[in-house]
Amino acid sequence: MKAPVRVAVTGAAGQIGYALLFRIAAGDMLGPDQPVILHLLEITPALPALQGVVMELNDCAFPTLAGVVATDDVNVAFKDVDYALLVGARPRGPGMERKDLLEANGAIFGPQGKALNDHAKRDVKVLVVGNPANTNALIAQQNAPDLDPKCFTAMVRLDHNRALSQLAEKTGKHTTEIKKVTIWGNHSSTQYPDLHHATVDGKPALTLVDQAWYENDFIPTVQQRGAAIIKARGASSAASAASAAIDHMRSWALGTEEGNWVSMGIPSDGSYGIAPGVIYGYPVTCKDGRYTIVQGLEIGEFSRGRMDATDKELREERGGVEHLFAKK
Ligand SMILES: NC(=O)C1=CN([C@@H]2O[C@H](COP(=O)(O)OP(=O)(O)OC[C@H]3O[C@@H](n4cnc5c(N)ncnc54)[C@H](O)[C@@H]3O)[C@@H](O)[C@H]2O)C=CC1
Ligand SMILES: O=C([O-])CC(=O)C(=O)O
Repeated sequence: MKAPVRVAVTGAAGQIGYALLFRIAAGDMLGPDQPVILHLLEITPALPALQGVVMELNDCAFPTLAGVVATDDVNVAFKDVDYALLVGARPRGPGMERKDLLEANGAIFGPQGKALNDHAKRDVKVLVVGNPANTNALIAQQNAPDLDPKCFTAMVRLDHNRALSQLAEKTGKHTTEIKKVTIWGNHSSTQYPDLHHATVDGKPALTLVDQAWYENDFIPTVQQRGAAIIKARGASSAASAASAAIDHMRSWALGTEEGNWVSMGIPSDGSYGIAPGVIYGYPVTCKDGRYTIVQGLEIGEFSRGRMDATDKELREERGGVEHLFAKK
């Protein structure tokens, strides 16, 4: 067994929290040889419910759970953490877009960014799940001037997994036979799920499906999947969101497989003509705890327009929250 690492999870008594904590504690995120100390943050009224979750975590007697800190103090929650999963935020209801949450949720991420800045490990890996995830990640990053901006990422892995699942179903193959799918841009209905570089069982995906299905069925289904879950369940996705969060962190920490990539919302460095600074979904490979944007992909006209549209939405969201950034 390695020495334990500290993993913070905010919104720990919420529905994603309940699907997430037990899997992290069981070693699904960082491996069966990596003990974790969970740091759980909740708002004060949710502390009794959180205590119940802690009791259940202890009752699992997980070999990889080395301790639990449960608190409503953000400075305690982020003290010396190696990983931080920022889940705590209000979910949307029927008829809302995720950016409608910016007002309610944006205010959470400035103070959390500052607390990470003041207390977390200098190479902390931060994943923002709370919506609108990309712009909330930007707010947190902009309140953490002493941390590397690349520490802050947002989750588009759920969209990536949804794309794998749709394409697998259509082609009659397993998701493990699908490689090089990309989610470009925002975790919103403007995201662009791109199959131009994807392969299914070694064959180019777009030679196996027709263009009309790709354009009129696949893309809108992936873009609208969150809303479809809300309609069906009466609550937003939770177990699949938790699973995607685990996938995102595991890829980042332990690396991506040879010959494949994953999608992560990361600070744009201007690659592929995207506005520098916005937290944009890119195809990345990961090694030694670092992510690298896949370069040199050919971008046709079809993709260009969609990549620019989701970039524009992110720039507009950024324009609306700049007052929440720390003064330089
Ligand atoms: N990026 C993605 O792919 C996805 C993002 N989400 C988002 O994740 C967020 C959480 O979703 P659920 O767990 O379903 O919501 P939930 O309402 O069940 O749980 C949220 C929890 O966060 C807590 N919380 C609120 N403010 C907090 C703060 N300042 N500090 C710590 N905890 C705080 C609440 O008390 C609550 O227990 C929502 O914003 C939702 O839209 C959900 C699915 C996918
Ligand atoms: O759609 C929502 O509000 C929750 C979410 O982000 C998703 O399921 O992708």
